[in-house]
Amino acid sequence: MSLIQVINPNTSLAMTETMGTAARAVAAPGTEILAVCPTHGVESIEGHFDEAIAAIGVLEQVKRGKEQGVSGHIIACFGDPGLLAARELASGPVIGIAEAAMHTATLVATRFSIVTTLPRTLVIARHLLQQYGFTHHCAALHAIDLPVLALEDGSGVAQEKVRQRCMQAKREDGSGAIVLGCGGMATLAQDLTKELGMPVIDGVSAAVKMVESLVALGFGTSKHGDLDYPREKPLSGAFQHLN
Ligand SMILES: O=C(O)C[C@H]1NC(=O)NC1=O
Repeated sequence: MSLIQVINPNTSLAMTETMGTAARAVAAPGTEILAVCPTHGVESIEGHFDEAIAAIGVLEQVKRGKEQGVSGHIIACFGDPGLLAARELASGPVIGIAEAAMHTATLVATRFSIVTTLPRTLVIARHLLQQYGFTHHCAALHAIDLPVLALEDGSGVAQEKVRQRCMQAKREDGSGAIVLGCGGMATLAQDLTKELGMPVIDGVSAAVKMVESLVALGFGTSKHGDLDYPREKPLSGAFQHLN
């Protein structure tokens, strides 16, 4: 049995549940999913400031997951906040949902589109495309221009806007796949894939299978080089609990 920690970096319990549902839907029989979120921080991540705040919560949850003996960790926010810092802290693999979705898209299509929430977060996706080496694979980026938590308001308006933008991307972008650019969209991918007749990829599900594969191959985060554990030094004040 392997235990995979799905960390929602924002503090929305409803969105954490959404991600847990998506993760459990694809988890192998021997995999248990532990969906968590920080007890303090920001309710949704919609820019650089929110990403910085959320990164601390990610590290706190990675530390707790290690203490609980999880096999691996998923950072379930499309900005992959705190990814490299989390990898220093972790023993097991740490996968961000943006990198998971982007890697998956490049395995099934030569070009992909991204559909996310607010226009102001498109630059974060662009930075990740550059960082991960996928800029030339991404044909277009779209934003539904609704806040992240609109996905949890129960109206279905955000979900329909995601569907419309995916259909537009299929018509206009020349992409072979679509990446859903928000952890809160995780449960939409399967139905959209069926309706559009093309891969619509959710990073939470993709990350679960990647962590399972790495664990099965016996790979944790490399401790040779820059992702070795942080150098020992006392953390003070509000960060003492991270020692
Ligand atoms: O950047 C975004 O729009 C999505 C990102 N924000 C968030 O709270 N969870 C996410 O996946």
